[in-house]
Amino acid sequence: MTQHATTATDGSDGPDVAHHPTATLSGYPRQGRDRELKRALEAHWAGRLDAAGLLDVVGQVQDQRFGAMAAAGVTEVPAGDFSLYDHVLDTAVLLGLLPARCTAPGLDPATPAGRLGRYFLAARGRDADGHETQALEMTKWFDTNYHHLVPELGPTSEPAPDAADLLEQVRAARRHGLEPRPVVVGPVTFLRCSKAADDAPAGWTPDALLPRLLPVYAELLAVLADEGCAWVELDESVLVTGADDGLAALARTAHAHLAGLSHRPRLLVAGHYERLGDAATLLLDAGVDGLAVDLAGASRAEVEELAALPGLAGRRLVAGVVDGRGVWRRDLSEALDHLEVLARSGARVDVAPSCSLLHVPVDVSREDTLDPDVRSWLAFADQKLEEVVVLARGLAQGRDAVAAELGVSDAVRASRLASARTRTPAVRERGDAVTPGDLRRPAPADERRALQAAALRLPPLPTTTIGSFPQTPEIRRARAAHRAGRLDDAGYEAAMEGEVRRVVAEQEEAGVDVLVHGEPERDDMVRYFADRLEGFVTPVHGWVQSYGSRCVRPPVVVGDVRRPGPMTVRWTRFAQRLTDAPVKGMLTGPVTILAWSFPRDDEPRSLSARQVALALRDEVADLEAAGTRVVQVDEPGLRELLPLRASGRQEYLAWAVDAFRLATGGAAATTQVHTHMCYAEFGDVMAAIDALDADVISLEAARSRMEVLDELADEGYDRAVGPGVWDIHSPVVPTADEVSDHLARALERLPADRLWVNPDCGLKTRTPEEVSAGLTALVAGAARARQALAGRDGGTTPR
Ligand code: MET
Ligand SMILES: [Zn+2]
Repeated sequence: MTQHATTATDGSDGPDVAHHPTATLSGYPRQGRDRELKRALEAHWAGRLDAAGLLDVVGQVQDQRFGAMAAAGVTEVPAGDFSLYDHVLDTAVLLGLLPARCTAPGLDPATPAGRLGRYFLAARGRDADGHETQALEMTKWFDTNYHHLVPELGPTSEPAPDAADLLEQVRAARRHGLEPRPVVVGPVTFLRCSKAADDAPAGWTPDALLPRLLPVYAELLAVLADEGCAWVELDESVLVTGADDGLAALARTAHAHLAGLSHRPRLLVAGHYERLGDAATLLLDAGVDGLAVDLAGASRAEVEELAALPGLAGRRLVAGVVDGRGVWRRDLSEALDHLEVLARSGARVDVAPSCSLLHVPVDVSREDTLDPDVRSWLAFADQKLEEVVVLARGLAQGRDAVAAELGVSDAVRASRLASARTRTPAVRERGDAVTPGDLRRPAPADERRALQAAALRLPPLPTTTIGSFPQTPEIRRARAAHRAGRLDDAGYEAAMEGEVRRVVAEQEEAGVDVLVHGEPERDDMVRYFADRLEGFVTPVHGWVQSYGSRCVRPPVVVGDVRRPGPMTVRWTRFAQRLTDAPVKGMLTGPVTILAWSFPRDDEPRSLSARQVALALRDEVADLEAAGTRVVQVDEPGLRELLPLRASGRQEYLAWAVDAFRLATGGAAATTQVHTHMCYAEFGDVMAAIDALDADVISLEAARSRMEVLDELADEGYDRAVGPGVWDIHSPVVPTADEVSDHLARALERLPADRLWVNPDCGLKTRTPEEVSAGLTALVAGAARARQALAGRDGGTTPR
């Protein structure tokens, strides 16, 4: 055991050692300032960069990351937060819990290439050498827009420690003269982020693996102690969900066990994305040495409540007073206020962002195309580090020591409050004037159905698609040339029109009933609208990791939202003029626009949702005026903003449903309103889906084999549904038989006059060849099912 390691018993150095507050963090963005890691990963996967080349880039990105932390003045830094793909997958490696199918093909974990090979097999289903297997499933990381891989566990899983990658990060931090604090997903969160492997017995849950997992964590803690780590951070964010009693019992067992070990670093247990609530007491009682808590958006009362927690005195409290996943500058005076309250509890308070900075872009100072006022209000990862450093100094040395920084922070706050960009009186007045009547369509659903049937004259089991067609290289090239000024507006529009023409002709030829224009003009279904609405900005370098090497650039809601003019009408009208079949107007819904943007922090999201909804309501009216008879308002993000704690859910669903209904409620009874959802398990939000009162809903269903229809029926949903019959996440195109099989299964659950035929989601990720084959199968499968129906009716209903 080295001299750093401790055998902590009471979690303090004793009352005689004065605590000096410092700044720290749980995680920093991983992709590099210019997404160097993304590029290197993709080159590696494509066979253009070998393992050594990839690890070189990792070294450079680590230099950047640790360099930025050091430059900000942070000395105790996370190690283990960096990841080549995902930190939950890293934890599975650390615990020796990769599925056998990823370790089997003779990949030698003692060589870098072998280690990378099995890692990417698990992450993506293929490595750089062409081995293939089924990748791990992916799902949302809490209520963030980051997605983690889902480890597969079973009663025969045999965890074993493998700390090589973690130790490499620890040593890299040391090489930069920094004090590493390993950050590892804790045992309870790891189990709850995993699923039972397919071959596990029915009813077996990963919780059952805890007894076998704890000795492995114990070994890892001993290794880290031997490595000289004074502290280790266990991320137990699952505890903020306040879920079931089983969770509390699991956490008590796990942390009492780990705290009771004699050879280990001190234990800091973190709960991010929400308050820890009762779990804080549970952890303190279990004997952990410190807590890292998320205090983003906390009121002074909440902070006082935390400070009053029995057992806090003498322990370490890493106070997440700077919002780690929002993009706004912190009001430093208020944060310091909160820190002072916490310090009076006798806890050894340090200052940090509320969660890993993985969820925010790197550096706002690069955003030289942003309005300087707006830029001065924003803080990305590097600015957040500066903030926590200032706050730690203020807490250690008193307010006078940071008077200048507090002054700047006050000025920023005042500028934002006073700015015309944040409040638009006309928008406020319109929002205030919304009445319950505005949320209701002009006629009830059954009347609308009859009117729409008469107006649209569609065959039974109508076919349609979800909106996007492949974003071909030609489309991307035209967009890039336009952006770079090499192609003028007219040239760009002509290119997009050509694409719309092609897509409409393809659908007509295939025999699709309700057409789309294909969305070639949108590279992103949210940013397209954000770019056309006042109140949003999109930082040029604002990339954040969504999963693996995939990054997104979310817009920021800066102020009140207003639509200066039509956003989509031109394209829908153009497409409609090419055909007699109805063309759907395609809009992204208010909830999804907000779910995939950085929200403002000076107003509740519900206010922005209402403003976006009013803008979309006007767009719907303009589409109708241009002759559109079918409008689709996509809400794939509806499930995503669902609060982690059950207590907040009802309020959320109420405003979310209202926003959708406000966006669509003005549509004429004859206008058919569709909505679309995908990605998620919808079980928790079925009632809300029903309450949207859309005429038709298309849902991802191909993989779940139509189970979603049962859930809808249980909710009493009685309008039309298009359960996806084509899994567009797979390159495998269904046959007409498979489509008609899906439809037969759907018809067991749904009357024929309520069933639509469509893919699971948009076609933008598929190739043109797959799309053309898929459309043909879709239409042929629908025709077959129609024939079967006609036969059935012929048998029972004499004509
Ligand atoms: C993630 S849902 C996507 C819906 C959109 N209309 C599309 O087809 O791409
Ligand atoms: Zn979708």
